[in-house]
Amino acid sequence: MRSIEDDLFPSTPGKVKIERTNMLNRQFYRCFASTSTMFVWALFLIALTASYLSFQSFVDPRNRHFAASWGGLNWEKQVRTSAQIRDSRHMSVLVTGAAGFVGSHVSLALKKRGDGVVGLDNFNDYYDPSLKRARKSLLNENGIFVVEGDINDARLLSKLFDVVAFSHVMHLAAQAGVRYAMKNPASYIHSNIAGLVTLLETCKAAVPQPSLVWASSSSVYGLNEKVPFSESDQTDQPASLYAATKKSGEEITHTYNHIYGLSITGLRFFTVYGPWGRPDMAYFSFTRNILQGKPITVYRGKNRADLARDFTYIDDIVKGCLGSLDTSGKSTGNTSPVTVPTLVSILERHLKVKAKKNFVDMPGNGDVPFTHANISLARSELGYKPSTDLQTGLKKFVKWPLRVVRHKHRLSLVLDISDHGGTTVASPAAMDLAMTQNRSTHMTTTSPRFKTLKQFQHDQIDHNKNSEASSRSWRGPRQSPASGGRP
Ligand SMILES: O=C(O)[C@H]1O[C@H](OP(=O)(O)OP(=O)(O)OC[C@H]2O[C@@H](n3ccc(=O)[nH]c3=O)[C@H](O)[C@@H]2O)[C@H](O)[C@@H](O)[C@@H]1O
Repeated sequence: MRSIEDDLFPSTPGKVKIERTNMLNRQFYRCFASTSTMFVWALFLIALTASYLSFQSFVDPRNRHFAASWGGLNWEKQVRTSAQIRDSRHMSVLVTGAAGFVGSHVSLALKKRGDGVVGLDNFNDYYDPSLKRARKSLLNENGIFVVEGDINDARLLSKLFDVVAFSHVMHLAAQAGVRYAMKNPASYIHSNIAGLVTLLETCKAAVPQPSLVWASSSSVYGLNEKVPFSESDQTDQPASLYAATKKSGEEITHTYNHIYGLSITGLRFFTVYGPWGRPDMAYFSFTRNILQGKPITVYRGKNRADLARDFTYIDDIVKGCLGSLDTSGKSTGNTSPVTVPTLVSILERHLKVKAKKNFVDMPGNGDVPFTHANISLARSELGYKPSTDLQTGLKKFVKWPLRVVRHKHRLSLVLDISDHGGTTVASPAAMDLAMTQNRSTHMTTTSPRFKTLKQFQHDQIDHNKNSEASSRSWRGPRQSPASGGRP
């Protein structure tokens, strides 16, 4: 494998992006003539709509900033091949920002040691994309497929997780650079906040949930004066929007760990430099200008004090990233209590049916207000590591009839347990499939042998009211004697 350190890094001048018009700051003047007033109001409405759409473009994860081409059998094959691991001891990693400076180095290092790697990058033009294309070629030569797409594209992310059950995500895609935030603040919200949340939502829903390692920044220490900076220091005084978005990312990832049990490790990188680096960074642009005999601008602080950075060489950062992936805990899922209304809303989402909720005071019948297990002893003594979160578990529960049928009857996708005295129950998804598969047969939603869970629940309520044995009651699948027979 060719080492990227062996390659010369190309000289690629940075680009300056055109500043976005801030529609919200537009002013309009009051007009007294009636037609003119209407005209001005119409203009105002158009401006308001445009402002809204412009705002949505960085908060709405479904909005794409560019047309990406992905999908298809050949594309899926490339993704799968790239994700192949050398043997079962290795991990399959989705690397976001793979065509970036740190992303390309980390991808190559992972691949070299036998891990499966799939890259994702939007190839934006914050700096010359030809450098990113050159890095991509290098990755391709080393068997790494880089998908061209944005972390805000929820459909693409979910497709990637459908094709490959990634065990890890190395999240390095971001809008980098401290000073550029003055020129293009929206790009920081788009990538570092909206994109991060879209990625976390995908990881949360994935089965199994991957462990995530991501790049925060030394800039979160902001105006901190205590040196050296350490993890326990305060980070509530960011000095730039970039720093503020990275700090927000730290808070956002905390909540995804807390609520959904996602294993997340944030790394605060300190001014990373090296071959294949970013042309917008000082060491790079200084080198270029010095070679071209051009002057360089060296900033100074208060009282002409020299500025200083704890510069970190790329190889050390790569070691840190790989070490973090290797030692990252497994996503544990349900380590936090979930409120009962949340349980209901998850069920509603999976069943695609709205529950009729009656909220009443808790009866004094022995119920307790909450439970929350401390599983640390079970973890250390038994190696117990629950890995299914409630979202995933309920999804599996709701799809249960469909799975059983797949196992028993390959051609029919609906569970038929009528020969055990029960009534067939099908989840809405199973019903859709049953209708598709059996369009020309007698099977329809009105057939008495096929019910959705919703219909089944209604029947159960009626059945319980009558409190008598009913031939329509559902007994569930056959149980082994050891498990106690009927549920
Ligand atoms: O540590 C980090 O987290 C951050 O490190 C760098 O940010 P920065 O340290 O500002 O790196 P440079 O842009 O290369 O600047 C290095 C130093 O050179 C100075 N500089 C920069 C540009 C210039 O023309 N002149 C100049 O003196 C800067 O003020 C700074 O003190 C990266 O650009 C960020 O993306 C990263 O997140």
